[in-house]
Amino acid sequence: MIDRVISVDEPDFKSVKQTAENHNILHVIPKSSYLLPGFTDLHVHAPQWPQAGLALDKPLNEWLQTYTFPLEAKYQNLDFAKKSYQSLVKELLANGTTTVLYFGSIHTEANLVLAQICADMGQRAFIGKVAMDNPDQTPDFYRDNSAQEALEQTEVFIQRLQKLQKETNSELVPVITPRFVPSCTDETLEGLGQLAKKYDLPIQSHCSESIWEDQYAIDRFGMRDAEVLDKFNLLTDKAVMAHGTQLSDSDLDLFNERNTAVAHCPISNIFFGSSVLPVRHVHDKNVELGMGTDIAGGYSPSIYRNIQQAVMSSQMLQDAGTRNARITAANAFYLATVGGAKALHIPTGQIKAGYKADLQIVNDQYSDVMSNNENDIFERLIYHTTKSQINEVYVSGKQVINRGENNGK
Ligand SMILES: Nc1nc2[nH]cnc2c(=O)[nH]1
Repeated sequence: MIDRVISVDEPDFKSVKQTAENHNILHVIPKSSYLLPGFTDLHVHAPQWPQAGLALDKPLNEWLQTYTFPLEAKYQNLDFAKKSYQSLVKELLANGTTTVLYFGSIHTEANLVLAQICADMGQRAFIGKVAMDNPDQTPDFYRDNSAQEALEQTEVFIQRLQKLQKETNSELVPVITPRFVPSCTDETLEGLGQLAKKYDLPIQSHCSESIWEDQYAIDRFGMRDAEVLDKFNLLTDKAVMAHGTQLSDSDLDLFNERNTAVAHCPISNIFFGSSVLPVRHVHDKNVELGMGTDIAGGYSPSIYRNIQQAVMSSQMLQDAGTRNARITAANAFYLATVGGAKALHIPTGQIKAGYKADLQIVNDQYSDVMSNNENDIFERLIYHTTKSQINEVYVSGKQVINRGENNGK
């Protein structure tokens, strides 16, 4: 945890610094490097990493049925799972992402492989076994065989992950994960709502991501997507719903009443969202928002890229006639740090006493040729940082990435 933030003009600054030096624990970051909070990625489909950037010109349902479900089905093979998940977790950490809310696949064992890798590499991970059992909307080769199986396997996963968490003393949390309303039978949605309550767990799903998904809920239930999730007790103060580009004002009121958060996935929304999420409006409706890459509906593992896209998309929304839609880089940075942390109820995302020491040390490449006032440096870091400039990453004070350059110790 961060114990204290001390500035040079405080009376004991010198003595605190000297004590750290004497104990050989003083870490001086190089000139033109900055300490930023680690990011929270609020929406990642871990098994989709091998198709990041592929087939994004297809509509959502075709992309799911033709590309995504066949890929996710491969995670029955644990060697395949291990190789893919090792690559993904390493990549996310290298991009400054210290906490992730993951969708796994339907396979309990492969999801535990992901959990073990997060524990080994030191990433804080919220992981869900995906539940999807509706034969109308899922293929024979990739679905839970029945509601009973979906619920039993979810419960087995919860218990085994909690055991692994204790054994490894790591930061792993199981998450109730109905894929989305179309993929699940009523029985599964009902049972998952009950499991969330029984174990007091977070919930994740997709809500109102596309016009297609919205219409599906109306056709099947005569209700809006958000109302269906609420009917099954899946909108709670521990729930995070991805996308929400089609949420109406009454849906947002419901989210506000339930204290449910939205994971904004700006790159993915360009391909599948049918529109731009009006971030400022959602926030004005008192609904918490975090940032998600939505790998692989979003092609980039970088939260920086998603912050940039969130700002650009908001500008286009404003240009297309929505008043007061534009957000700043600082607003989008808030989503990736404070917003995500609030959605998951964890003290991270701020460099402040009492918060977790989730940190990234980032090098400003252009300090010698560009302006160096505080705001300009901040914006430059947001727009120009790639993983090559992220020299060190820490999760709960433990170093998880060290690129070995410019360490300045
Ligand atoms: N973007 C996205 N939307 C979904 N809706 C249901 N499943 C998915 C998925 O894997 N990705």
